[in-house]
Amino acid sequence: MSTLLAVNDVSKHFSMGGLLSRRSVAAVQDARFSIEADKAEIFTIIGESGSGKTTLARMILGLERPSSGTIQFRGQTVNAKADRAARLAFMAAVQPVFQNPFEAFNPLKRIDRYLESTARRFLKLSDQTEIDKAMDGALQKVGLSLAEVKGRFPHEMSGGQLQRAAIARALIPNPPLLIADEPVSMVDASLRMSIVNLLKSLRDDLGVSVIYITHDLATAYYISNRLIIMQRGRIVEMGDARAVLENPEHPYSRLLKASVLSTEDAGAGKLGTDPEMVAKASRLVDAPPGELVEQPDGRLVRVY
Ligand SMILES: Nc1ncnc2c1ncn2[C@@H]1O[C@H](COP(=O)(O)OP(=O)(O)OP(=O)(O)O)[C@@H](O)[C@H]1O
Repeated sequence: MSTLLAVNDVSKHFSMGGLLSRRSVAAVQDARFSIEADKAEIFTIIGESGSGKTTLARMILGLERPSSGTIQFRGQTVNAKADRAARLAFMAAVQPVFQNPFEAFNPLKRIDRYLESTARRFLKLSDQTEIDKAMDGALQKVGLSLAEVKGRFPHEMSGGQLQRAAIARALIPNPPLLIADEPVSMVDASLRMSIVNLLKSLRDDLGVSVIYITHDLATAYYISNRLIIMQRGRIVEMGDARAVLENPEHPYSRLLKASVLSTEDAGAGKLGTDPEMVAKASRLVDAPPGELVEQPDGRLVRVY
């Protein structure tokens, strides 16, 4: 089995503050996981706000350089400074889907223009009929069509439709991997499940793997094959999504699950739960980090 993506002990530190008050923020610490090439899956990264999800995603996309460790895609190290051809090939294969589709599109630019420039850039197409065919093909995959989208501006579509169009744009180069950072959190609740189901069908019908970043345990449970739970930059638990979410073992994973059950604003990424549990999980952050240890069911849990 060949490896599509390998994240090898990756850390990212940011320097903050002025000359005299400089401090370092450990956004991601020693992240390690891999995704296989011939087994499409939805691999979910869960954690509350500030746990390092986006930083990890940006490193996988080559937008941020790890402070230590390496990320390899199809055996090649992801390198923001690679030559243009290598960078373009990588960008075609690992496509992002962002949180807010209204920010992903320029409000003054017609949506099909975005899709067209993606087709020109990554598929090297110049013939209009071929470009239209590639755009329509990608739009059909997300339940839209070129006829519906052509000539329309972002504000002329719903958030759900626009997120579909953003996913269609990402699909144009036929990528094996999508990195979807909170793709449903800005979409109306009534349309959210249709986007979640779309990600599922991309995996099942097109064989596309998705790194799904969220703080929403319910959708994570529904679509993920495997997941990792991150607490302040560290993976605290990793394994089969249902096993972990049904029976979380790390105190922070338990806290996350309990907070979802006890609050209504889990969708906002906030934790509001039993103060004792919060204190217990927070104390773990200051304790020296234990190892990730494999459990009998195959999951990894950080010793605490
Ligand atoms: N460019 C940066 N400079 C300094 N600190 C940063 C930078 N980017 C992220 N951080 C810090 O790194 C930590 C992790 O942030 P990150 O955005 O990765 O978390 P997140 O889990 O994606 O949060 P959210 O769900 O709010 O997007 C936070 O403490 C954040 O303030």
